[in-house]
Amino acid sequence: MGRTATRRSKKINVVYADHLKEIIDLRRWLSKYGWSNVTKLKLAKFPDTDRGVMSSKRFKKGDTIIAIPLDLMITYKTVSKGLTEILSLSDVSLEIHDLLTLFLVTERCKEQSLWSEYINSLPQNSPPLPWLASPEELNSYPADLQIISERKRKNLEESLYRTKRSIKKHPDCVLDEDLFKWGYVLVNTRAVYIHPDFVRITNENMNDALADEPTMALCPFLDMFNHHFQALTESEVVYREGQWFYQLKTLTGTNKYDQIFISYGAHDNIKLLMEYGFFLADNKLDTVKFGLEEVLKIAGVNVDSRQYKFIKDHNFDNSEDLYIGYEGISFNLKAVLFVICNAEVKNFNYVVFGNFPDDFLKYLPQYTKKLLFYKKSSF
Ligand SMILES: C[S@@+](CC[C@H](N)C(=O)[O-])C[C@H]1O[C@@H](n2cnc3c(N)ncnc32)[C@H](O)[C@@H]1O
Repeated sequence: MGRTATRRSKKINVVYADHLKEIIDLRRWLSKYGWSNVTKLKLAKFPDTDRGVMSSKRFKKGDTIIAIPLDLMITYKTVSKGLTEILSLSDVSLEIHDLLTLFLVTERCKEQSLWSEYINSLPQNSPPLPWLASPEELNSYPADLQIISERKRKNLEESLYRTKRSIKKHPDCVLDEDLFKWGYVLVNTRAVYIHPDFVRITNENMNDALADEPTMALCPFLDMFNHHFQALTESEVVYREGQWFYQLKTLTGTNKYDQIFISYGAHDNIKLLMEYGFFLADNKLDTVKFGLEEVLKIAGVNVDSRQYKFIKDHNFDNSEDLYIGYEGISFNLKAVLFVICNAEVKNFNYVVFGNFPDDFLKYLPQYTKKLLFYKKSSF
């Protein structure tokens, strides 16, 4: 079989990606700077997820899947050294996301960069995030997605504005808005969490005026793992044989040739779609969220000031917490439904933080159905 051979694993066709020039170069570059692929990781294109990671090795619970030398990561230390020509970090107040974006973009613009093998291995276009769509398309989204889209676009615009204002000298391409957008989105979809103490102990310039904690970092190859809500891995920074490594351990084990997933967090499908540009058909963490006004409309009731105050005082109107999930109705939604449907009850605290009455619980499946039908019909 040639380099483009496909393999049938659990009836799934995967196409290896290790023969591609950008991946050969990436692997060479990683090994030149101290990465050894002892766990036989391979990159492949999977039908459901596109490019991801697999191994010809089986992992047991607790095994290390990958360990990347810290020197190969783009951390605050890397950017604070690499950006000195174009900005003075002690004079500006940028966030770590801004700095990683600026670093990626400036390195991509250079004819020769120490990071070009890494940058060439990245998707050359942004993933299809819904909030990057045209204003006409955004107008056709459901209201909740429009609100998130607006917030995300505003964050991107503010990052670009802060960054442009801070640059004292720059190659022209750094101000290219599409390129900045590419870098910003890639940082958002690929950065890993690193404890700021590790960044501090390895960086003498930590007095710089960073506007937030340097908890984001880019990690070549480790950023090739796709997400699954059931994946359980643990990341840690370890010191071995005179070198720091960022490593991932599996807490479940994986089979040979299966795609190896990590979890990007306990995200429902809206979060996955808006942050990463995909969703999972069987996502058990998925929820259907409601706003207080929507719940009132569906229930067809008006509330008096005492009911409204109770809901507000306990933050029960936060739409992040008003949802129906695989496990049923959330506590906050249950509390809101009880309060809005029982104006005559004197002491809401007693019921909501005690026991809901049986006759209310009996009708809960009906309320749930009504809420879900309404939501479905509103699309
Ligand atoms: C950290 S990267 C993972 C590697 C990426 N697939 C690649 O080829 O570079 C995150 C991006 O991968 C894709 N992704 C991750 N998990 C996925 C999944 N379960 N299904 C589909 N796409 C996924 C999304 O485009 C996401 O923005």
